[in-house]
Amino acid sequence: MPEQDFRCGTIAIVGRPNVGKSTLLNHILGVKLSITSRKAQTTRYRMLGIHTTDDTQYLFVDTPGFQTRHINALNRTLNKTVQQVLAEVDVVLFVVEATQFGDADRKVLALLPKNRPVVLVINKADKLDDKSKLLPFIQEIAKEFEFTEVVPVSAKRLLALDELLSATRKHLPEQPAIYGEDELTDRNERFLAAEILREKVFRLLGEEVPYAIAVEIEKFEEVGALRRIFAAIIVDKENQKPILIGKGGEKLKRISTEARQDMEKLFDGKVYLETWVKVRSGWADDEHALKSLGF
Ligand SMILES: Nc1nc2c(ncn2[C@@H]2O[C@H](COP(=O)(O)OP(=O)(O)OP(=O)(O)O)[C@@H](O)[C@H]2O)c(=O)[nH]1
Repeated sequence: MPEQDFRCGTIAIVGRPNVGKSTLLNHILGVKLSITSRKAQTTRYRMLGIHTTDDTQYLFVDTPGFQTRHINALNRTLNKTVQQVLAEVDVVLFVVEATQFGDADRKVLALLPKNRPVVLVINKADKLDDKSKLLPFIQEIAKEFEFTEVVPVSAKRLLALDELLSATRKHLPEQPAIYGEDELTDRNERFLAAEILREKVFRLLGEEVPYAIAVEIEKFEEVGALRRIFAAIIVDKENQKPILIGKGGEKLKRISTEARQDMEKLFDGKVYLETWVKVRSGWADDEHALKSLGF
């Protein structure tokens, strides 16, 4: 492959919560790095996933779901992050769910850059009972924005992901790969440990816990092949603490055990994990506190 034919560039995946952005990224990467959950807004950080083929290196920047329900400092920060990411990337993938297009999607659409190629990705195509609904649906959305391409996919069933990658590739600059072939993410293990723990809290507490939780890794040590991780789960209000801890500490224990098992798989080594819950009142409303947590 002559060097000038190689392409490498950045891609942002945007869309309202729950359209399947994380699932899409995970299945393209083939590794569970980004965090998925039924609960909206679990992806809060920018995450770079890297997919390298013979002729292309795709650098994926996963962005937080655009929040429309609650307005506070956390959500203002999230929305700012989306626009900053979009201003920087080579191509934007705007993900919607097959035949569902509403105000939440429109709010994200309003953030899309006019000077960047935007691919409309229609996810969950597997859920379409009647395929003839697809074309009018595409036409309806295309009235509101000039997309460079439209690709229907199913992130979950791995349908048409190759088509999506070729549509994306066209818009990446010709340049050699920036990262080594084996690199999956530029995020370090400390960050990934925090993401895994946060995902477990969302999964195991379901609707009981509000979206305002964060994880702080207070210590991350490597002793030979063992990783020793000390993590605080930060909640907004005192009365959320017992929900997280559970009767006799059983909830927190389960969260920690499952998080530890996932970390051991991802890091391919033994993990000792200690977790506790801290209350930091109003953290989701305080821009300074957000900065200290890495937002
Ligand atoms: N049927 C079907 N379900 C899907 C597909 N892709 C994702 N889902 C489901 O949709 C839900 C949300 O998926 P996520 O990948 O977490 O969505 P997201 O857009 O990253 O959500 P946020 O992180 O909240 O912004 C999960 O239950 C997925 O299993 C698909 O192609 N088909």
